[in-house]
Amino acid sequence: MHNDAILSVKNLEKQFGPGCSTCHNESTRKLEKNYCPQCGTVYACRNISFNLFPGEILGIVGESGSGKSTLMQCLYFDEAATSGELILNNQEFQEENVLELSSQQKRYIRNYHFGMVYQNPLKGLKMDFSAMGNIAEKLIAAGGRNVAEMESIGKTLLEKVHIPLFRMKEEPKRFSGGMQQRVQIAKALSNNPPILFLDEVTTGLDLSVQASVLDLIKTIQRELGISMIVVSHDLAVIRMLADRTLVMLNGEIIEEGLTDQILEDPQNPYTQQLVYSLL
Ligand SMILES: Nc1ncnc2c1ncn2[C@@H]1O[C@H](COP(=O)(O)OP(=O)(O)OP(=O)(O)O)[C@@H](O)[C@H]1O
Repeated sequence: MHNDAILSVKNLEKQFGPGCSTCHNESTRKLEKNYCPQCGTVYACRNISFNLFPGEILGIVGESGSGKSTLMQCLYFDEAATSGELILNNQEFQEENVLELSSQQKRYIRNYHFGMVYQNPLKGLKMDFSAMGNIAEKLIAAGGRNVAEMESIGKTLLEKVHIPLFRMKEEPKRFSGGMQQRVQIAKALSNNPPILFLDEVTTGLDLSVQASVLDLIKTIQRELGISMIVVSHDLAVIRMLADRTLVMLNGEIIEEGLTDQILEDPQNPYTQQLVYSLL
């Protein structure tokens, strides 16, 4: 692990399907696309390695199917990685590969160290709980027991994400898409995580709502100094948020660097295409 990194990923692989003699004998690196033409096994993440540093926003950009969401789901333990390492710079876990921990220990990491905002609010929110109830759920999972204290934290967070407090007892299914994403962000922040994952959080929202959610994310990052990994197919979103960017194609990282550098001087032909499409 890089000494200064808060999270390190080494050689992470995720395949869907058992593989066959063709793709087992051939290195999956040599596959032109991310699947084996013989048996159809999908190699969604191939040899992924990177570091996340304290207080930075790391962007992951790539076209649909390039493996971004699968990568994030492996990091948040929604999917089991096929192989590879995830190391957290945390005294509790030392240099342990947390991908190999028990499901109970992984739940503990999710509850205390990670926050996640999904593209689909249905995945991140309980639509039958109130906005406040959703935050309480996460706080209780992270050991919260004092109701007055949880309510006070909930109010502060809902105010931070601009949900009017007179609506805090309402169920998010009655909220607009932008409001639902803001409640998800409040919920994801409630356990004070050092690391926040955001997966396509503005996709499907109106442009003006997108802008306000992106602005909110940026403000929260500045105020709380937490590290974030932001996945998007949209380079404009990455340009607005990310300090550093990884570009994925067919399950592999094909380019990485400071976002400004990638935007000004893209090296890979695919990245060049992405950047030029912004002009
Ligand atoms: N449960 C699954 N079973 C089989 N293949 C899957 C599964 N989940 C994802 N894949 C495949 O893995 C590859 C990467 O998908 P992934 O959703 O990670 O891409 P993405 O870059 O996030 O794209 P999108 O933004 O459209 O979701 C795709 O080829 C996809 O079909």
